[in-house]
Amino acid sequence: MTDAVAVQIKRLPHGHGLDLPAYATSGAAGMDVLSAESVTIRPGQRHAVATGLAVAIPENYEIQVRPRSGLAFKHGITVPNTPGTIDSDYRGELKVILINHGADDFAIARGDRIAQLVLAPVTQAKWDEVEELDETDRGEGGFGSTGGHARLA
Ligand SMILES: O=c1ccn([C@H]2C[C@H](O)[C@@H](COP(=O)(O)OP(=O)(O)OP(=O)(O)O)O2)c(=O)[nH]1
Ligand SMILES: [Mg+2]
Repeated sequence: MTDAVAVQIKRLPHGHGLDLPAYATSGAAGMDVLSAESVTIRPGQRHAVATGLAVAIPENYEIQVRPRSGLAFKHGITVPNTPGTIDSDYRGELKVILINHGADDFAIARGDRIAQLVLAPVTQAKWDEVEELDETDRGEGGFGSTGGHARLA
């Protein structure tokens, strides 16, 4: 791992007493983030789960909010906007939108690890508007133009 990037984090009143998001193993890409509330998400429902945290991400970085595969596989709990985008200029509460695609109610307790946060570099683009784009082998082909899901010969 290269040197870690410092990210300011602030516990909101309802975030006190909870562990900060943390990497579960030394090589983990994401920090598991905890719920600051107890809530039950019914099948088909969504909820923006409070984390009790606010952050100030350095410019040229974002935090991506990604699902945990165990929750997705075992319970059908995922992040509908994955990867959620936390902008570097956002100072509000970090929330994790979860949706229950499973058949059963899903109960979240305060302190449960509900998602993971990945710090990622961001490069902003600036448009270079032109009349004609360069030609390529692919051209306008897309959306399966190179073949279906079968293996290439
Ligand atoms: O899963 C998420 C996604 C977003 N946010 C916060 C941080 C982010 O910086 C802000 C705006 O997110 P986004 O740009 O995805 O939402 P929008 O619908 O475009 O809202 P806005 O008009 O506020 O940008 O909301 C979260 O807390 N959790
Ligand atoms: Mg936005």
